[in-house]
Amino acid sequence: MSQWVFDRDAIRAFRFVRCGFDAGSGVAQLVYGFDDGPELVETVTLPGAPFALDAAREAAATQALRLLHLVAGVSYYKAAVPGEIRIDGYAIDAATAALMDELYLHGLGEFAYRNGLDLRGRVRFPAQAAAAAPAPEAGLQPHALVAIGGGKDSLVSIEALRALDVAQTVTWIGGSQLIRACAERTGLPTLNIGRQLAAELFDYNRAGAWNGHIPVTAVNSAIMAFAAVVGGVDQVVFSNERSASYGSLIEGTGEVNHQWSKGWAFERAFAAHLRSHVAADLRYYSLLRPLSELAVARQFARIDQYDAHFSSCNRNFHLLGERPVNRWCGVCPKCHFVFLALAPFMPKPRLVGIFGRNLLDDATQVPGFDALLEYRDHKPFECVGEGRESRAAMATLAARPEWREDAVVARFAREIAPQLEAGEKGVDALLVPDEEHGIPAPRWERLRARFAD
Ligand SMILES: CC(=O)N[C@H]1[C@@H](OP(=O)(O)OP(=O)(O)OC[C@H]2O[C@@H](n3ccc(=O)[nH]c3=O)[C@H](O)[C@@H]2O)O[C@H](CO)[C@@H](O)[C@@H]1O[C@H](C)C(=O)N[C@@H](C)C(=O)N[C@@H](CCC(=O)O)C(=O)O
Ligand SMILES: Nc1ncnc2c1ncn2[C@@H]1O[C@H](COP(=O)(O)OP(=O)(O)OP(=O)(O)O)[C@@H](O)[C@H]1O
Repeated sequence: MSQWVFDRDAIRAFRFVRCGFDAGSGVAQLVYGFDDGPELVETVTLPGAPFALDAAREAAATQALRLLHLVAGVSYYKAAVPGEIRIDGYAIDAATAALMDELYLHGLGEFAYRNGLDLRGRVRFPAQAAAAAPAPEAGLQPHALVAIGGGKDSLVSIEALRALDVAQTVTWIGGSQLIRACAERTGLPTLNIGRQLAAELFDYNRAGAWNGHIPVTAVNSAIMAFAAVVGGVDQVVFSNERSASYGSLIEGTGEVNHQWSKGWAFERAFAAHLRSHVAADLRYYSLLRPLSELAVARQFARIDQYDAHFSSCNRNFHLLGERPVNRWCGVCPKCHFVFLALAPFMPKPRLVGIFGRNLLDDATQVPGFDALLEYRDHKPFECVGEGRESRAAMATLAARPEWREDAVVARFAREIAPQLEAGEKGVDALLVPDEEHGIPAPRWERLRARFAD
């Protein structure tokens, strides 16, 4: 066989080669390839093996694994975005193909925009099976696998579930020590799932592959759904807030959402697909969907046992490379936003103590905050709140004696606040929980009061 060389522009097809799970070792293999090139093997390792699955759970696990195979393929497909997608070992129905078309199109929205690509009409999953019969129940037991990301959001969910006496296992994917520290700090049962990308992806990146953001929350969601079925539990809980459904408005392009797979459209579609195609008794939902980022920040300010452990700065989470000293780089959009969102709800010394400095008293940071405010720039491609949330938080600080003289706040009060309507200057309206969410009704009945206050 002649030596196959990765050539992004010559590749014709992306292949879902096969997937398999060894219940004895807990290792799942997800295998992909381009044309007749080498196999790209991603592995996901579930702790707790060996697993003994009865027939119902085995069938659900096969469906969950195939769904994970399809979702996780996005990391490799993006390297060449060829016009043809082939699925070798199994066939999917039209509903599954439609879900994947949506995920790849919107989840790669930022990737496509930054690379000047148009994926509309290009992403076409082949539907070659008749509509699947509705999935039966898999005998899953009441228990929540709660995703933890090391930041404030998942900690708010974990503490809310604890207050409701919901049995939960704090679950994360990958080897982050920061997430482990937060997970251990909860004192709850933990589950750390291993994930190893195919090493060839990094070779392809060096050889000129297309590269950029992928919908990582969808990948984590599919891994957790698979783990829930194998582990025999009935809920996967994420902490994606309402604000994640809104993207950046780009002149001439429209809306591009960096966090599309954290949004409500993905949650609703993925949850329904798990029930119809994997197991009728599997629930997937975000506990924070009713809340804005500011409302989540208000909840987080009421908990202080994670102050010395958590971080929302994504620079902690690179697979390779340097991490920020003291967990907060202090210059990225997430550091800017989280500082600003917590400031109205936390005593100033506590907040400055968490970050190790006052980001709002540093004039060099004005352009970063302007982007959050959608002032002369668009909202950054990051997991940050809506522009109106940032403007309301900043206006609130501008009215507080302890903040109003800080450089960024004072400049906001001088230049931007006079252009705002009165209704844009308060946070109260943004703290009201929304009723659009997928939280099971009895749980929401008990949560509503906690989140409204
Ligand atoms: C940590 C981080 O923000 N990484 C983003 C960064 O990647 P970089 O090259 O600087 O470092 P690595 O993360 O180590 O990635 C190395 C390469 O591997 C590719 N890759 C990684 C994970 C994966 O699941 N699939 C992959 O193909 C990656 O593309 C690199 O080539 O920039 C990349 C390009 O923009 C981003 O794709 C990296 O984002 C990670 C996938 C990641 O985990 N990011 C989360 C911190 C994140 O962005 N979360 C979102 C959630 C929104 C969503 O689900 O879409 C958020 O907080 O907004
Ligand atoms: N490595 C991971 N394993 C499992 N779930 C994760 C991982 N990283 C992030 N998540 C989950 O993905 C969702 C979005 O992540 P996000 O970073 O917004 O949340 P967070 O880390 O809890 O809070 P923050 O917004 O402050 O960073 C959350 O539910 C989070 O728990």
